[in-house]
Amino acid sequence: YHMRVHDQDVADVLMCPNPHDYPNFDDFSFTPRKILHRELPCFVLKMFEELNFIEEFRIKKDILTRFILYVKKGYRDLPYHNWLHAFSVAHFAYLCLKNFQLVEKGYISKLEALAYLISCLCHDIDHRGTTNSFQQQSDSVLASLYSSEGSVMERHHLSQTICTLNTEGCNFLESLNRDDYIKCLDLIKDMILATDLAIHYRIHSKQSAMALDGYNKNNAEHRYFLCSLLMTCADLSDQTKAWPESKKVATLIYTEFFTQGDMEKEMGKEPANMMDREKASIPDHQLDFLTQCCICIFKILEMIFPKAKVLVDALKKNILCWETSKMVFERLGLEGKTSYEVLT
Ligand SMILES: Cc1nc2ccc(C(=O)NCC(C)C)cc2n2c(-c3cc(OC(C)(C)C)ccc3Cl)nnc12
Ligand SMILES: [Mg+2]
Ligand SMILES: [Zn+2]
Repeated sequence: YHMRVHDQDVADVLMCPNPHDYPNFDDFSFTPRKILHRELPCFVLKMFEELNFIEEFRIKKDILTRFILYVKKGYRDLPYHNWLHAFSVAHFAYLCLKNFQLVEKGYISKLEALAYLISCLCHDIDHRGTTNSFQQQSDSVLASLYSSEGSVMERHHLSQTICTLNTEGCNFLESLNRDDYIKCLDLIKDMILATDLAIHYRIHSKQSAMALDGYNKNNAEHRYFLCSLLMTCADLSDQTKAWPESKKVATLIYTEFFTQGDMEKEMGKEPANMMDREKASIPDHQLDFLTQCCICIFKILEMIFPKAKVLVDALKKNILCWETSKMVFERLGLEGKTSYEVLT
């Protein structure tokens, strides 16, 4: 496995000349997609330092840096499921750890916090811009590997994460004691698999019940539900940012969906409406997704962490914007434009 990351690349990140200063880096309103791309690796390092993980787990910065650079290389150049998505998801995890004081207030352990940040960074490694069902349909190698257990893509992201950790000079977790190391990998597995929409639908009602009963940190199931909720919130965090941001991200997601639809047509399959650039109504589908899926997840978060109200409010604002843009779409649509043309 040739060293695709050179020692000089690691040194460049470690010496990262004082990275651009973003005064609201710790706020939920901050949009991580605005950070200078070449500075992203040193901001990942900064988050590990800010959260005191380097000290707490005696992490060697050069090994962590090489791991970060390999993870970055592990992401493909796709419209949405790329390194910038991974970074923005990890940044949201950082915001939750800081703003909700997840460890300080005893909601989760330090080890769970470390696993949370790592899982967010790695949760979509080597994504191909296609869904789990497309893996089955196209009879992909990943489907043959994982379809018997389900969560095909997520099992691949997990496998890539473990392989990266086992790459020469990348295992920054080797400084953990044996029990913590095994526990950390176990947590990373649960957290990355939790980003499968199917798993989310399966546990959603139990997460809701947990929030209504009141979170109990001594209940192992509650901790699993909270970590899963924190993963899905991070994965959807673009939708809690200002309208221009969340609208732009939706466009990127549909670019991937429509490319998959085109491939399905070439395979002689009928794509789902949402994947068909001729049939999809983006505002309608986005409204469904935000009102049926997103807002419910963030409302559960708010029940546990009242400070998450700002996130629910931002989501509600974006839903309103989709309602408004729907009327614009309808008017322009009458002039024969597809919803994609109107949106971009
Ligand atoms: C703005 C926005 N619109 C979306 C509209 C539809 C879908 C979708 O997958 N529909 C189902 C079909 C394809 C079988 C996902 C959307 N989506 C996600 C997202 C969330 C994911 O999973 C968790 C985090 C567990 C919810 C997993 C993957 C993705 Cl791309 N992130 N942002 C979005
Ligand atoms: Mg994913
Ligand atoms: Zn993701």
